[in-house]
Amino acid sequence: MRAALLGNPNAGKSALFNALTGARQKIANYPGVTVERKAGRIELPSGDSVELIDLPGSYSFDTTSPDEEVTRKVVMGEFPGEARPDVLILVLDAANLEQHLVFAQEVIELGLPTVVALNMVDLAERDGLTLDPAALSSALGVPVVPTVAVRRRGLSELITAIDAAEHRAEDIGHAEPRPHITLPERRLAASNIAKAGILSESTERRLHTRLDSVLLHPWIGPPILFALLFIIFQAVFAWATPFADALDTGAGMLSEFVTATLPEGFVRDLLTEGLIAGVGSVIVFLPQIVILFAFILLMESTGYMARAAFVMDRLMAMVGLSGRSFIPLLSSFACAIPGIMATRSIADPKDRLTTILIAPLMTCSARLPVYAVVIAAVIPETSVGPGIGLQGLVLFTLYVLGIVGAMAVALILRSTVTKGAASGFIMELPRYQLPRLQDLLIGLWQRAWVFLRRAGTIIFAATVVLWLLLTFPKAEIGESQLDASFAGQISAAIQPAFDPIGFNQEMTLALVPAMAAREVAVASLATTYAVDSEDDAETEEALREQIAARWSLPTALAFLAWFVFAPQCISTIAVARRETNGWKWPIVMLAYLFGLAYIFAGATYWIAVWIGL
Ligand SMILES: Nc1nc2c(ncn2[C@@H]2O[C@H](COP(=O)(O)OP(=O)(O)OP(=O)(O)O)[C@@H](O)[C@H]2O)c(=O)[nH]1
Ligand SMILES: [Mg+2]
Repeated sequence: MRAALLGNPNAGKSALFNALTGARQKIANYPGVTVERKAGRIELPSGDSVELIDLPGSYSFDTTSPDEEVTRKVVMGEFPGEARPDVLILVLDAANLEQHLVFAQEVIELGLPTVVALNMVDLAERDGLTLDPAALSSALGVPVVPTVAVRRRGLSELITAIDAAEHRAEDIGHAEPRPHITLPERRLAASNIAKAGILSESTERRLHTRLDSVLLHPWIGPPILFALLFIIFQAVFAWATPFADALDTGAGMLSEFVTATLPEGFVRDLLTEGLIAGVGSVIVFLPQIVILFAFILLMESTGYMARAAFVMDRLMAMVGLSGRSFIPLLSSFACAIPGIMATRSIADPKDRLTTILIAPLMTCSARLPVYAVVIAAVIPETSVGPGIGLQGLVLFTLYVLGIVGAMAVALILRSTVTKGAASGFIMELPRYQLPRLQDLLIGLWQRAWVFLRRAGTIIFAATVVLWLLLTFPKAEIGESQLDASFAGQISAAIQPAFDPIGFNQEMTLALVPAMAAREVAVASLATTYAVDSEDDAETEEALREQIAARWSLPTALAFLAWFVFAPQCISTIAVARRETNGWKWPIVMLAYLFGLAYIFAGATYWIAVWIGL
């Protein structure tokens, strides 16, 4: 049998799905997190097993956005290759009952066996609401089970109710077709049903209202947001440094150990120059990635992220985007792929396309290793004010450049190809919550694992291929290995295109495998320098030191500017193709991003040379 979880966005459907099936779907404290259907399995006490489906949140079956469309199709049995669910599990937010009861009426009227999970009763209690599930159940005509998904409360009762609903399934006939009910009528009904279900209500929401009046204030809100972002980028450098240094030292020691134990030759060189230098140079950025995500996860779980979207709404409106685009764009700071997928919650097709096209300009975490290694190499570790490090400031600036670039592009797109009026902001604000340590740790672990898995797969493979291309054919006496190698020949062929913007040959070479993933640029530089180094001691040096010794400041800055814009990630292009159903827009995206990267890198280089850096 099949059961589907549905309800308004941010009701806790995915949290419930995870609790019931043991899955680890992403949950976060803002609407629009789930944009696809996800299936899992639960066992009933009767021994039957149920296929449970987690669906994107929905406000209505009269849908316009692509994610709500998925929910409607699955529930109506129109989803290709999928039978209609036998039981619906309607998830309601107990603390926002009235809003959630609007869609609930549509669901219950379908006449399918339905069980209500009255979720977040803990928050309702915190807000001073006392609920009466029995009264709610008789008002709605379906069983109601109070739950707290994140604390696994009410799960067994819910399972029992699902089991019972299945058995009821057989004797439910087809519901009478209903006359069309208007939204105001539904709202009125929702209000009445909520009144029946709520026994008493006290006003303890005051603290949160006061917090909102500060954080959402048109003048105070934006500086708070920027200050917070600023602190994050300072922390990425300041806190990570000891850990990153320790990892660097570890890699150096490992390389020394391999050099001392293995006989000279192919295997030893592959290990030290390819794997330890190449892959190791990326892994040392794990602490920075973890710190960045710790902040992001904190902002997501407390409910601040949705406020940030609200604060940004005015700014976004100025460039013709809606606040709806904020969450997809924000997800793109982790990676443009989930970011582009999250645009499914944007109903307006032009709004959505614009957001897809600018998502790659948000600084994804794959750029962090590139930025961090170059900044650590060429920007001095000085402070420019009390507690403000220059390195963190430069990093912050690069992130801001990406955002400013994205806004500028959005403005241009919205007044040309994706012309149209910006739609208003319709996201509801989630409640403030204290983050749960366990969720935070799981989230961090998942992020770290994604990063390490990339290091072990794409980056590993690209590095080995590159090392082979760099090592063969062997150089004659007096000739440099880089020039003699296949890789050297390839980069020499494309070098003329990059001479005008100040790139050296190693940089040009790094751009080729970096198409697979941006971090590979770092691995590529490290491997190139390791192969190119004179002796073992130099091979073991950290990439940062090699760059510091070899690159001029204008060259290094040009490289940073390139990576702010360059679309170097095949997977992003592939996702853009899938989400826009064709090659037209991904090609537009590639062309404009490469164009911008080239222009900005060149401008940076020449301005830096001109002012004598
Ligand atoms: N306190 C409390 N928090 C909950 C409960 N259930 C879910 N949450 C939190 O509510 C937020 C939203 O949960 P999700 O499971 O992502 O919500 P969803 O319904 O899947 O949302 P969409 O995928 O956006 O439709 C998360 O921050 C959860 O940790 C609950 O019973 N009590
Ligand atoms: Mg969800």
